[in-house]
Amino acid sequence: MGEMNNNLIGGVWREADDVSENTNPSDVTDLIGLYARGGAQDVTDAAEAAEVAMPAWAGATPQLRADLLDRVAAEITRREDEIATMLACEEGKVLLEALGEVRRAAHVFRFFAGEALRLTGDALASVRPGVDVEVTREPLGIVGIITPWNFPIAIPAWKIAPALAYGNCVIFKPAEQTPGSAHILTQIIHEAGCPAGVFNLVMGRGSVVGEAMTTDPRISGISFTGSVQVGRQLAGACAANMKKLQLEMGGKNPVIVMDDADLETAVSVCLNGAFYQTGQRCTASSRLIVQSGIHDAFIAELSRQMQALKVGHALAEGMQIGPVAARSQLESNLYYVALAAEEGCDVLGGEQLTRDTEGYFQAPALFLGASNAMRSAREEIFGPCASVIRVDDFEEAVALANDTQFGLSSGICTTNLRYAREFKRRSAAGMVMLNLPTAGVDYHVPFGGRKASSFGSREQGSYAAEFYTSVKTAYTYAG
Ligand SMILES: NC(=O)C1=CN([C@@H]2O[C@H](COP(=O)(O)OP(=O)(O)OC[C@H]3O[C@@H](n4cnc5c(N)ncnc54)[C@H](OP(=O)(O)O)[C@@H]3O)[C@@H](O)[C@H]2O)C=CC1
Ligand SMILES: O=C(O)CCC(=O)C(=O)O
Repeated sequence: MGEMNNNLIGGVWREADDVSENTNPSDVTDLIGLYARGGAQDVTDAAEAAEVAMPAWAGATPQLRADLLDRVAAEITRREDEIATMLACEEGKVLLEALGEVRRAAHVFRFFAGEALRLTGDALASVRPGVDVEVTREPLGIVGIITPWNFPIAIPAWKIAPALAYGNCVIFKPAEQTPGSAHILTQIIHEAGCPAGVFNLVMGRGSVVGEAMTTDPRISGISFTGSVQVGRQLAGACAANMKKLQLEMGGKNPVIVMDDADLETAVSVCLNGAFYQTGQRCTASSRLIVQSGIHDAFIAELSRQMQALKVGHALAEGMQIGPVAARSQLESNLYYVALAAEEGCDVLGGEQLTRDTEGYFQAPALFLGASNAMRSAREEIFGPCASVIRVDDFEEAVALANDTQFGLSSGICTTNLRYAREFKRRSAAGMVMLNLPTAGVDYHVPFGGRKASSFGSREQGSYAAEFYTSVKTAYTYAG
């Protein structure tokens, strides 16, 4: 067990009066460590330190920022096994998935090292004679970054890296459930030579630290990933305090399987999208909308492969699905499994599993014979569960795919170019996948959705500049 009872504020590690326990969902008797539970004063102090650091960092050359991000990327890569092990232990994703996530975080830092050098502006002719117009992007200011437990290093990376690349100072509040990866990332950024006050870690309760972030006048914007409920609260608070806001929240992502789909591709797309990472992805495929002609063959093969998935301790050799990340999440998943049965589905799997260790293990589940009107098919579960909805044709499939409060990602499995093209145009989602899983996105292109899934500008890729910079229009009259 480790003692990580400290936050990083103004370049100094500060012990907190209170701690939270970081436990392993694969084995609840394994206490990974005790982590700092900071409070509102820590946010105030971090904002004060960031305010002091801000002018120099905003004025630093892009080379200096790029070099810092490069060093962070290199160190993440050097420590990838250690970080992946921490991530697998505290979040519960299997080691290979954890390693993939750590590598993604390193790629993100490397990508934004380059972006620091590529930030562009516009020069335009004025409508008035003798006047030049320039449009430039300046740092937004001090940003609050609030992240969830399901991608404890990749999501922080894709918020922190652009924030630093574009000259902002950061106050980072990771999920209490997964402080270990956040603490290591903070060490790495600090030890890579990030100036004091530019990057601050404030671990603590979401309600306390989040509230302090939304009310501190020095913080210009908040980037959040998590539940719709907390996202809505933040939207109200940020509007009241005139703060820029970027939200990434839930999904109920559909995959349409057309009769003409390649069966093997469709099964592998849905197996991955619905069940990998224990279904704990906002991009998970939770509604499988299957055309009648392929329905039975598709379900037979998907069920066979689903039931063969190896569920167990995240560090055990050959495991494909780790535990659910927390007891409360497992209880919620089991509630939805029971609800789907009550609503008339034929439920396959979904039961709690026992293994050698005391963890939150659950069998992946299919809710067969679902309708899109059922609560189990409309509400985000965030577990290894997918509703299967049978349809007659493409039109019905597209209508159901779009009939949701969410709009993050969507997919279609088809060999018909016309269906693929039509779906790409008509899907009411921010990301559309053709013969690919709805989850598992690239790190260099925009990420985000529509409706209740997202709010504000896109994350990742060069589109991240939209949130982390503020546009300035300068007029010059040279006489
Ligand atoms: N889009 C996504 O990727 C994710 C979606 N979810 C959805 O949310 C459900 C619940 O998960 P949960 O972890 O509780 O998600 P939350 O939205 O509660 O947590 C996400 C982050 O927000 C923080 N937070 C909590 N309350 C506040 C607040 N009032 N103000 C500011 N920040 C706050 C949390 O801190 P703390 O950890 O201290 O509570 C955490 O850092 C899941 O079942 C899933 O449906 C969850 C995670 C990721
Ligand atoms: O699917 C992905 O690659 C990213 C998913 C994600 O960001 C999330 O679940 O929060």
